[in-house]
This record gives sequence, structure tokens and C-alpha cells, in this order.
Amino acid sequence: MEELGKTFDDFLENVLQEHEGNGQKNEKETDFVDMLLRIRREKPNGFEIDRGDISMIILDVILAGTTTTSGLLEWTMTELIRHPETMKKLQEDIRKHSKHNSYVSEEEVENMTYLKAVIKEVLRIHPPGPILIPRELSEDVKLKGYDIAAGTQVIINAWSIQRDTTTWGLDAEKFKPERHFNAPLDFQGQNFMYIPFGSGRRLCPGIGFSMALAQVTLANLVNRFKWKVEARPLGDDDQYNLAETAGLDVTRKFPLVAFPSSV
Ligand code: HEM
Repeated sequence: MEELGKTFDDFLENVLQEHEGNGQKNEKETDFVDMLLRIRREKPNGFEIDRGDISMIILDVILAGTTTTSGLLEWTMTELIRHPETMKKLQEDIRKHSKHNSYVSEEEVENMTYLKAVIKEVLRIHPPGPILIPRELSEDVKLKGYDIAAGTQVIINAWSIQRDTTTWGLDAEKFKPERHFNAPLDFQGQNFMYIPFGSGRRLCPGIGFSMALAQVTLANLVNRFKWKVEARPLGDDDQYNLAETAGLDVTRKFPLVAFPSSV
């Protein structure tokens, strides 16, 4: 573990040194690290950040922003391959809104309501961060007849909240994007039956970034190719495809191996 920490510190140090070497040459500033370095240099809002803060922000983005988004895409492809009808409807939605044959743009994705419902549904039954960030109570609380003392650590199980049949109905375990049509649920965590990005002060700050990335990547993967997985010779495919890892972020236990062919 110490070794890993040292390697990571070296990696962050190299990234910073390389970008500091760029100075102000990167005028377009499309690079996230250059942008942070400019904020440190120019303090545009009177806000100070130091080199240590920048390292920690880069670390946050790498730790919190990579497997969550790639896991979401892997679960989405898994569910689409398990549900060919949904895959077909999604392809129709994409083709209806996209002018190009070769790619789907970020602007076009904005109008794809079925695509958004598919992603919402995947975040409901496969939330990549299923137990949120643990909270500690700052004062004694009485909740639904339970006394919870100040200092108690509370773990919120979004995974099970989002599969609760009392709020989601008897088919809560079923993958059904249509349930999000005309539903007012968003990702802001104000409706506690749906909290894939958490809620309150610690709400995920990466919602906009991860949604933009996931939507446009998914639209292009589905629009351009037909996808197929190899049938497993024996055993229950669902048990294999839906097995989850354990941990703070939860991905597929057995990676998805899918083969594209042209449409
Ligand atoms: C599908 C993608 C993602 C999902 C499902 C997700 C989910 C979550 C969840 C559930 C939390 C805990 C919120 C809480 O406890 O209330 C969280 C926190 C966080 N996420 Fe994300 N996240 C995703 C992508 C990203 C990305 C792309 C970034 C950064 C670029 C990011 C950065 C963070 C950070 C820094 C925190 C900690 C916030 C804090 O403690 O105040 N996440 N995320």
C-alpha cells in the first residue's frame, strides 16, 4: 500500500511539473490541470488554492470519477444486451435525433429522452456508488421511533432504497426505462427514493461531467454497432452477468466481453 501511495505521489508530482513547465502557453486552456494552475496563479475570484489542493483535486477526479462512469457504461451495455427490445428502442431514439451517420454529437444527445431514461434506470438498479459516503451525526436524532446518538456513523444503502418495492412497485427489480417517462426525479438527491449521486452537502460534484460523457459515449456505441456476447455453454447467464464486486464503488464482478459488428 505504501508502495502504491509513493507511486501515486510520484505520478501527481510528474503531472504538475509537466504542466507547470507549460507556463501560460496553453492559451485555449482545454486542459483541466492548466486551468487549476491558472486559478492558483491569478486567483480570479480572490480564491486561493495551493499546490497540495491541486494534487488532491486531481486525485479526487481519478478516484471518484473513473470507475463510476466506466462502470455505469458497462452496466448499461449489459442491460441493453440482456434486453434486445430496449436496445432496439434506444437505437430508434438515437437515429430519430441524429443527423449524422457516423457520429452522435453532444447537442443531439440533449433531445434523446429514451437514452436519458435508459441511463436513469441503470443508475437506479446498478448505482456505481451504492452506499454513499458515510455520515456521522453531529447531534442526537430520533427517527421513526429509533434513537440515534450523536457521533454514530450512518451508512445509507442507496442500492436497496432504489430497489424498494414499497416505493418502486412490485417490479422494482426489473430493468424498465419506461418507468422514468414523465417522472420528476432528477439527480439532485431531493427525492430520497432515487439518490444515485447522493444527497445534500456531499452530493457528487461530477454529475454534469459524468452524464455528458456517458450519454454521448453510449449513443455512439449503440448507434454505430450491433453488439453481441458469446453464449456461455453452461450455467445461468444472469447470475454471471449480474454478479457485482463488493466495495465503495460496485462494478461487474466478471467484466463484460461484447463483440461489435457493423449495423
Ligand atoms: C456515473 C458516475 C458517478 C456516480 C454514480 C457518482 C456517485 C457518487 C456518489 C454516490 C457520491 C457520494 C455522495 C453522497 O454521499 O451524498 C459521490 C461523491 C463524489 N463524487 Fe461522484 N459519481 C460519479 C462520477 C463522478 C465524477 C466524474 C467525478 C469527478 C470528476 C466525481 C467526483 C466525486 C467527488 C469528488 C465526490 C465526493 C464529494 C464530497 O465528499 O463532498 N464523481 N459520487
